[in-house]
Amino acid sequence: MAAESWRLPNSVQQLAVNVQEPPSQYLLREQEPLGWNLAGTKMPEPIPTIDLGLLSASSDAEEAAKLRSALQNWGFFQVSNHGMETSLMDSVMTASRDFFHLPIEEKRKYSNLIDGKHFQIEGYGNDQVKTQDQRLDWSDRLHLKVEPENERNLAHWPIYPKSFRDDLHEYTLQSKRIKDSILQAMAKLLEIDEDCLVNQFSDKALTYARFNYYPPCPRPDLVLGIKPHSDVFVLTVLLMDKDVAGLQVLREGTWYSVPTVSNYTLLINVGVTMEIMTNGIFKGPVHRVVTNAEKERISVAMFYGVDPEKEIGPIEDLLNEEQPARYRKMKAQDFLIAHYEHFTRGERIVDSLKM
Ligand SMILES: O=C(O)CCC(=O)C(=O)O
Ligand SMILES: [Fe+2]
Repeated sequence: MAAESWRLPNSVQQLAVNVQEPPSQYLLREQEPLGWNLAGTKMPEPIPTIDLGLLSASSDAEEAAKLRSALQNWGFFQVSNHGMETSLMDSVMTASRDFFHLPIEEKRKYSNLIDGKHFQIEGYGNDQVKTQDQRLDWSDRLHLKVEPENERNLAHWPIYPKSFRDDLHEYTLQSKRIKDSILQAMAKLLEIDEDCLVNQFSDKALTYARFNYYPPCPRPDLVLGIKPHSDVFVLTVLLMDKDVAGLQVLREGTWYSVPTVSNYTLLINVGVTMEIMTNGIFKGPVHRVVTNAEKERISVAMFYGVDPEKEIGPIEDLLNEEQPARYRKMKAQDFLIAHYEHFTRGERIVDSLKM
């Protein structure tokens, strides 16, 4: 390839050790479309916490109403009583932290750059850097396909820490069960068949686990951990750092800071594929992550997508003469590729599918 000396090391963690000031590629630009103030506003109410046990077992009206209001107001909610062992959640967090604390030479074995240059979705590193003026995020990640199970590429799965693979396997099973219960509750709210959303996921449906690492950043006033985006898949199950906040959600032009939680709830958010499937009834919220001057932060996101060969579009049962389709259909695979193109430019693909 031609001279590309503008490319930075594929590890922000490594960069953070070596620089006093973040390089210009990481700094907010003059015409930042979604604002300069990274401080974030306190939420006017806590993010609703839904008791998943109650919601699933008895179609509890109060929990269902909370879910509806959370989906309408935020696109985000927390679930408690989800049945995942707290020890498993702790192990996954610890294994993630231990992985990111390994020497760079060890992490590089899982690099998302083939031969140090060709980007692939899976592996350790950060976003694909396509252009010199692309604004970069102050985070590293390990991105792994966990489902379909027979498509796992174990070459990307760390062998250290030793518990990593087993923990991730178990976490994948538990998280999937939680995601299915949530999808059933959402289908009930939509007054469609209870399994209609669950049935969108065949045995070829994709699940990615993404371990996010945000090193301390010397300029949290000028640098984002992850730029504004909506998650591309159907639903995201997020395990957040118990001690360090950073996630912010955009609502009516204001960025609200999501506080940390210490009681083992999981944060759920709607992705844009769900927005399309529900014909815009449930919206994929725009969110971003800010950095912290002193502390590192970790989060683990499970992204639930459909079979990449499947066409995504509004679910027929939700359409009628008064509610015609508002989004064009598109093959999930093409949608994913287009999403990443948009993401690097800070745009939302779903807006270009509106009819
Ligand atoms: O770190 C977080 O809290 C959120 C991460 C996120 O938005 C993502 O991985 O898509
Ligand atoms: Fe996200």
